[in-house]
This record gives sequence, C-alpha cells and structure tokens, in this order.
Amino acid sequence: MIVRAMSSSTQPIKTVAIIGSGLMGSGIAQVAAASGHKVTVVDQSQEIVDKASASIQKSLGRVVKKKFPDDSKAQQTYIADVMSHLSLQTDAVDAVKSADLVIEAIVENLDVKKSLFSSLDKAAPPHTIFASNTSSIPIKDIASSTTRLDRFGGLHFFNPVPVMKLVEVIRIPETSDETYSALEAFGKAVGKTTVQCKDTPGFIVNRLLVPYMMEAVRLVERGEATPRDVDIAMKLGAGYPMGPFELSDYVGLDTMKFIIDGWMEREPNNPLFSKSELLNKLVAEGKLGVKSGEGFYPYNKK
Ligand SMILES: C[C@H](O)CC(=O)SCCNC(=O)CCNC(=O)[C@H](O)C(C)(C)COP(=O)(O)OP(=O)(O)OC[C@H]1O[C@@H](n2cnc3c(N)ncnc32)[C@H](O)[C@@H]1OP(=O)(O)O
Ligand SMILES: NC(=O)c1ccc[n+]([C@@H]2O[C@H](COP(=O)([O-])OP(=O)(O)OC[C@H]3O[C@@H](n4cnc5c(N)ncnc54)[C@H](O)[C@@H]3O)[C@@H](O)[C@H]2O)c1
Repeated sequence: MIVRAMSSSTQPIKTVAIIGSGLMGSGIAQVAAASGHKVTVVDQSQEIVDKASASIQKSLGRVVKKKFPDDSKAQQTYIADVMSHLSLQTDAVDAVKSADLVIEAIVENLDVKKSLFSSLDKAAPPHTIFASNTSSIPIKDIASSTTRLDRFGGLHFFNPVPVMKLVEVIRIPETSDETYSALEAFGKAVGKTTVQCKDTPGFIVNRLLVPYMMEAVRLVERGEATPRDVDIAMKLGAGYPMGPFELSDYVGLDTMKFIIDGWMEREPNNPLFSKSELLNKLVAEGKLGVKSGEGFYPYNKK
C-alpha cells in the first residue's frame, strides 16, 4: 500500500526533489521512491548522480534479499518498480519546479545551503515545502535565505537511511502547523518513526552522539587507548552496533568536523564542542572515512 504525506495546502505530497545525492540524499531518495513518491535527485555532475543511482540499486539489492528471499523475479520487479519512481539530474532549479517537497542533503555548510535555497525559493511553486537534512546547523539560519519561513522545517534522517528507523522533525517558530504535519506525515509515509525537536544544536540524537564521538577522539589523543580498543570496548561493553571510530568513519570525518566547528563557533566556551587536532589532520589529508577509502581505518576503495 502506498502511504503519502500531505503538503501544506493539504494536497498529498506526491513529488519530492532531493538536492544532494551523497550518503544521505541517495538513502532518502531510495525510501521516498520505495514508498511511491515521484522523486528527482539532483547533484553537481552526471558522474556523481550515476554513482548515486548505482548505490541506490546496490542498497535495494540488500532490501530485496530480505523482502523476497529465493525469488529473484520478484526481487528484479521490485527494484525496477522503485527505480521507475526515480530520476536523477544536475539542474536543481528545474527539479523543484514541480516538487511538493524539497529535501536538501548537500554539504554541511551554511553559506552553501543558503545560496542553494535562495535560488530554489524563486523557482519552486508557492505550495512547495522546503526541508533541510542538516546535522547541526540551525534550521532558522538556513530558512532565512527564503521567503517561505512558514513552509520550512528540518527533516533529519540517519545513516544508513534504509535501515535507521528514525526521523527528527524540526520546526522553527514560523513553521506552520500544516507544514509541520506534512513533514511528520512524510516521515511516517517513508516508514520511519518521527520525533519532534526544537531548533537546537544537534537536535536530540546528534547533541548526545557527537560529543560522545568527539570525546572518544580526545581519549585517543590523550594516549589512553587505541581506536580499535575503544571501538571493541563500546561494542562489547556498551552494546553499540559500531564503536565511535567506526561510526565517525561511517558518518564522514568532514561532516563530523563541520558539525563540531559550527558548534564551537556558536559556543566557544563549551568544552563538549572543543576541536580535535587528530580529526582536523585526517580531514586535511582527505581521509574522510569510508566514502574516501580511509579515515581512522583504511577501507577498500570501490
Ligand atoms: C551525523 C548524522 O547527522 C546523524 C547520523 O546519521 S549518526 C549515525 C547513525 N547511525 C548509526 O549509529 C549506525 C550504527 N550502525 C548500525 O546500526 C549497524 O552497524 C549497520 C546497520 C550500519 C550495519 O549493521 P551490521 O549488522 O553491522 O551489518 P550488516 O549485516 O551488513 O547490516 C545489517 C542489516 O542492515 C542492512 N543494511 C545495511 N546497510 C544497508 C543499506 N545501505 N541499504 C539497505 N540495507 C542495508 C543489511 O542488509 C542487513 O540486513 P539483514 O539484517 O536483513 O541481513
Ligand atoms: N553522513 C551522515 O551520517 C549524515 C546523517 C544525517 C544528516 N547528514 C547531513 O546531510 C547532509 C549531507 O550529508 P552526506 O553525508 O550525504 O554528505 P555527502 O558528502 O555524502 O554528500 C553531499 C552531496 O551534496 C552534493 N552537493 C554539494 N553542494 C551541492 C549543490 N550546491 N547542489 C547539489 N549538490 C551538491 C555533493 O556533490 C555530494 O554528492 C549534510 O548536511 C549532513 O550534515 C549527514
């Protein structure tokens, strides 16, 4: 059964434009298409969107193995059906012209996000709702680049999107009740549990998770344990599915650095937000984690 969210004008959200086709954008596109929405995914080059298409198909391959075990025909039909709801392109302005909902999942940088939303605001129809998947930037700061504050909110998904069951729905004071309801309904329509949070640094999950991950890095910097032993300890001693170094590599060390730098700028005296030389060094060397082939650990380059 296809469950669709409602847009702020109480029309069902049928079409979704997702800007950014990296780790998060491709995952959000997958779950939105799988729940029957018409999805357009945008990134900066054809090469990047081709890579995203391949990664969505690979991820769907994992989904169908569970959904239709031992039925390769049903697996192929399902993948083809989901992919038929998806198109990938490089023109964001064109993509938002027919979108009921725009979800931004580009680099964690306020100026870049504002510049994108400012141009999309002029191109999207009046009813279109805008949402950011930012990990750490205040939604109100991003929304200030548009004229649709009442139709703006945060939709914070988790990595890997097809597996993680939560979406945080964030409202700013101007977000209308209709917009909030539509965002919440969209989260549910793509199969997630939603929680509400005010527009505070890191919302709920990252406000607790990122200081923990950064403290693990500082523990290693102080020479108290190796990353490997910290990871083993937190998995076996605290029941986490990944240790903090594995998780940092999975999230992306550039994203981690953007998050902590942004918070430190806002609250320079908060020791939970203090920077790490080790993290900065790895990012400067291009060691961004799984996506670049190396972070705290080496990975097989794909
Ligand atoms: C910073 C941001 O703002 C916020 C964030 O996102 S913070 C990060 C939040 N994410 C986490 O904390 C992730 C923690 N890690 C985990 O939960 C697990 O390690 C994991 C789900 C990533 C992988 O699980 P693990 O058991 O180690 O590996 P694996 O067996 O390959 O995968 C488990 C299941 O998920 C599925 N899966 C994993 N990745 C998938 C993907 N990208 N697409 C589809 N399915 C996937 C697998 O097929 C498998 O399904 P099965 O159990 O039916 O066989
Ligand atoms: N990585 C995570 O675990 C995670 C989890 C939740 C939220 N987020 C947030 O989601 C957003 C995306 O993170 P990600 O991990 O997917 O990053 P990523 O680096 O994997 O992907 C970002 C993509 O955005 C594209 N991009 C950059 N500027 C663009 C523009 N102007 N127009 C179109 N595309 C553009 C890049 O080419 C890249 O493909 C960030 O705001 C991040 O903080 C990340």
